[in-house]
Amino acid sequence: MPTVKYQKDETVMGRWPGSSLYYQVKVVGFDSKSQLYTVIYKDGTELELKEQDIRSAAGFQLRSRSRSRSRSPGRRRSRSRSPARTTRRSSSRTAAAVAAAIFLISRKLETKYKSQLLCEFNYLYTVYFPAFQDFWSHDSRCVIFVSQKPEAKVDAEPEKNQGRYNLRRRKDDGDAKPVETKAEEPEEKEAKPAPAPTHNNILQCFFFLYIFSDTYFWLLFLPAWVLFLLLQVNMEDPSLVNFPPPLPPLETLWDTQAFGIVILWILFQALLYVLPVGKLSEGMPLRTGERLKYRTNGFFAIVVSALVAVAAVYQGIDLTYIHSNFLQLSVATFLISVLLSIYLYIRSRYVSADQLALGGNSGNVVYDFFKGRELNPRIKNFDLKFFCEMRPGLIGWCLINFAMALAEMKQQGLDAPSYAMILVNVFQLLYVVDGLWNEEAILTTMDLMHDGFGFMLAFGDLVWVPFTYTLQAYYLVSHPNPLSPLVVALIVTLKLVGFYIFRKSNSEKNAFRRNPSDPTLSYLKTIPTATGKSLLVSGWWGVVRHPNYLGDLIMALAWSLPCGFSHLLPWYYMIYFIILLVHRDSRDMSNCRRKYGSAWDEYCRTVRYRIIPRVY
Ligand SMILES: NC(=O)C1=CN([C@@H]2O[C@H](COP(=O)(O)OP(=O)(O)OC[C@H]3O[C@@H](n4cnc5c(N)ncnc54)[C@H](OP(=O)(O)O)[C@@H]3O)[C@@H](O)[C@H]2O)C=CC1
Ligand SMILES: CC(C)CCC[C@@H](C)[C@H]1CC=C2C3=C(CC[C@@]21C)[C@@]1(C)CC[C@H](O)C(C)(C)[C@@H]1CC3
Repeated sequence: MPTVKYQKDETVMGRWPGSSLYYQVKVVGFDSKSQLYTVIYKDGTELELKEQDIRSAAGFQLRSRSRSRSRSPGRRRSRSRSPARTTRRSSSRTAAAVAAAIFLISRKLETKYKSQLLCEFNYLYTVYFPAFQDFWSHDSRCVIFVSQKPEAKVDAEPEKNQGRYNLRRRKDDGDAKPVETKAEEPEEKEAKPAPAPTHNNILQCFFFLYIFSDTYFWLLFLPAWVLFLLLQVNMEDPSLVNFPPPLPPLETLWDTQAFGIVILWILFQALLYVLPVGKLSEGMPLRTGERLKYRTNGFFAIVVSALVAVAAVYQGIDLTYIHSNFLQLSVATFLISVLLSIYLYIRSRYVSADQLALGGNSGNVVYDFFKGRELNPRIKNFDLKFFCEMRPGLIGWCLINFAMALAEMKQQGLDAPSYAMILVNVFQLLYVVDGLWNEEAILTTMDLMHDGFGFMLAFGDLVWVPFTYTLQAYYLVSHPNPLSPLVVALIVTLKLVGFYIFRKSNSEKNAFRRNPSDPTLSYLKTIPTATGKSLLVSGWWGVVRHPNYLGDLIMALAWSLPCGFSHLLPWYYMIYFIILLVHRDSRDMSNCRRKYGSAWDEYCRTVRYRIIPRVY
């Protein structure tokens, strides 16, 4: 390409569709007819951009440095007219912006804007964050991105973001059809003055800062919260107002035997995982086009674990040890999750860029440690993320529930567990066994496909799941709740309805993602997208945008009901789960909108509700 401005293989900054954000891209071609450059982003997305939407990478950084040195008002004025200037402001205004933001936020919170604030927060976190990370790794000063309206408003005005770019399918996406290209909008004039920072921009800046400082909060809060719950569940009358709950002496929290037991449990699960039993399943294609293989023998692992647990009971091993040493076991597991996260962080420093997840590579050590940098950390074929998510914690959850049933019998002098305990045990066992039976389906979930493996997931998988998801069973040990057969029947029906929705919708999406031309799915309507993948728009995924969450929530309700209404604690899972799923839904919405652009907007217009039909 001798006569064009940007050369093939040159690294430049390319504007992201529908925003004023620039990312590093590589030029892969130029079409002299359409005068469009084909560029490829770091995540493998290919786009066609106009020359105006490309900047030279060197110029981009140079301008940023020279701007920060200058104090002359005249120069400041002229710089504000430069097109690159429209993307960010220097750090000199940050303090004022933050002060203003704090003021505005406190004012906003008292007014009708609460939901807008939440939208913006979520939007920033999921959509702008990668851009901020890019900037963060080049320049440690704080910036304000002067941007277009938050995407939260795209729902109402989707056309605004359409048509400016000619989105093309990725090379590795088979022979799916490219999407339609819409008529081009007139381009912004280069000399147009940069817009002044708006209300939203200032809020955005504040939230960038907030999110970073937030990580420290979450790092401390999550373990403290688990401790709080475990101390509560031991109390006769658990309540949020028992704050702070009586703390046991610090030295009693550490128990070497408990630590040894947790290590043995993890090694036992690791052994079952590496045994050459069961299927080798392929994961979804990575950015490089590669597909990793996973040993999906989870069902085998839980069956063997159950046999070992029953054999242990018959051998006279007292599993109620788990109940009486719950705190010590959780502290030991927490320590292991921290050690694992440190290991994960260190090893992630040595892997290549294409092995990193998109969201955990900010350059901020604490944030990256928390969120996780590496997408699929592996020791040879041993996939650490997959293993931790599907084995020690998940199977441990069932083992703990079983131990709680034994503890209930012991404590209350029963010959058999109570109905409530049986329901909780059977329901949750069914959930876990189903997850392990359909283990392959986990390969199409967000955690496996997009999230890095860091403290959040390591702690979530190893500590959060086994030690907080078992609270209902733990609660029932010392808080009996007799149930009539009619109530049992109603709760069982509810669970089955939830399970049906959950399983059917997850299987439908999994089958479709694995083989879009599966003849058994040919009756489903789909929307093609620019990436070559299509979106289901009928069947379960045509009812709401996350039917699987709906089923999961109904099941969560059925898990809490057996514990009655005397305390809030057994309802904790239900409350946490609503928050988790609503947050995951918004995170997924933003990711999908970024991935699929106008096709996603069309999907959202067709399928209007997110989780609960006609409600939310
Ligand atoms: N018990 C627990 O603690 C938790 C349980 N869960 C459960 O785990 C399961 C997985 O959840 P999660 O990973 O959050 O989300 P999903 O399994 O719903 O995965 C979301 C992805 O599905 C794809 N997708 C979305 N809409 C469509 C559509 N219309 N057609 C085709 N594909 C679509 C998109 O990925 P792409 O297009 O890239 O394929 C999207 O990113 C759920 O059942 C959830 O309830 C989740 C979290 C915690
Ligand atoms: C510590 C944080 C506040 C929250 C951490 C979240 C994690 C505990 C969850 C994220 C996604 C999960 C899934 C399951 C367990 C909980 C975590 C790890 C899952 C394995 C449970 C069993 C299901 O059948 C499933 C669909 C396989 C689930 C997948 C997602």
